[in-house]
Amino acid sequence: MSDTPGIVVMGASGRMGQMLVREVQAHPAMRLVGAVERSGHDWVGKDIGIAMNGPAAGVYVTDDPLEAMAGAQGVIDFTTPQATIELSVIAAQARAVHVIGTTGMTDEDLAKLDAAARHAVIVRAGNMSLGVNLLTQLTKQVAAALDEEFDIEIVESHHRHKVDAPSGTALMLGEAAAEGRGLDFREAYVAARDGITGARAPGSIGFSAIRGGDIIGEHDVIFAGAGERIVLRHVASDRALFARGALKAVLWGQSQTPGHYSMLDVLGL
Ligand SMILES: NC(=O)c1ccc[n+]([C@@H]2O[C@H](COP(=O)([O-])OP(=O)(O)OC[C@H]3O[C@@H](n4cnc5c(N)ncnc54)[C@H](O)[C@@H]3O)[C@@H](O)[C@H]2O)c1
Ligand SMILES: O=C(O)C1=N[C@H](C(=O)O)CCC1
Repeated sequence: MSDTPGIVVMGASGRMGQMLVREVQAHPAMRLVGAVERSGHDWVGKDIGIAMNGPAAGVYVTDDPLEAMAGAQGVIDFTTPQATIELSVIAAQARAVHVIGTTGMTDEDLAKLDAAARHAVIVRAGNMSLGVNLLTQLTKQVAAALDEEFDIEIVESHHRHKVDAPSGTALMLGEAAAEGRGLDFREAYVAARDGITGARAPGSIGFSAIRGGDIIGEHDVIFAGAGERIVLRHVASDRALFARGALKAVLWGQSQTPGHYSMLDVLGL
């Protein structure tokens, strides 16, 4: 048996799934051992390489995550909240590192992940890129340095297929801003203004979402004061960015004790 960890890609036909399959296959320190899709998907039963219009990979897409996880040391999962919660139980039973990029999780979902993380390593982040994780730290610092005269607004833009809003990244940035300013994030959160909203509530953090075309992911954190404005911006121009962060996380997780970690832990930020 090889020393390199065997990795399963969940949601293998998706925008992120295909990117992850390519990156895992190209990585010298891991092996692709499984590819999972939802039941009824027409890739189930096919060789993942052929399904992606490339050479055969010798890995057949399955709709059974339990079968795919046999002999795997890690699973990378960018799918849906429901699929991620179901997989977390299986990954914990297999003691495999579960790297989660899925966004749109509820508090109830997160509590279930906490339960799974008592038995296995989970690394979860709404954005796996180095740039965004660094931006969360900068956002916290700027929010702490400026007083309430500077209103905080977060504007995010994504492709037309995205199903959740605000984005996971926007929420990470908002939480960092709230922490920096000593605010309760839930109380500060304001989304989707429409109609006669009244004047802006002091101490609030506003979120706006744009959806269109093939935008991969853009985020502005705006600190708007009187006569001046600071804008912290991240622009993603390649999804490989997120996949590479996930690969880093699954390797990092191999040497950790069970727990629910973030990319800040992986990157040491
Ligand atoms: N954290 C990050 O850095 C980051 C980056 C990009 C996307 N995302 C998130 O990743 C998720 C997926 O994004 P996407 O653009 O790849 O979406 P997508 O719709 O292209 O892919 C999701 C895939 O999951 C599959 N799937 C659904 N249920 C499944 C199940 N039960 N078992 C196996 N597969 C299942 C779907 O069939 C689909 O192929 C979203 O939540 C998105 O916000 C996170
Ligand atoms: O394409 C998506 O969907 C993305 N989702 C993440 C988010 O919700 O922030 C990261 C950026 C791309």
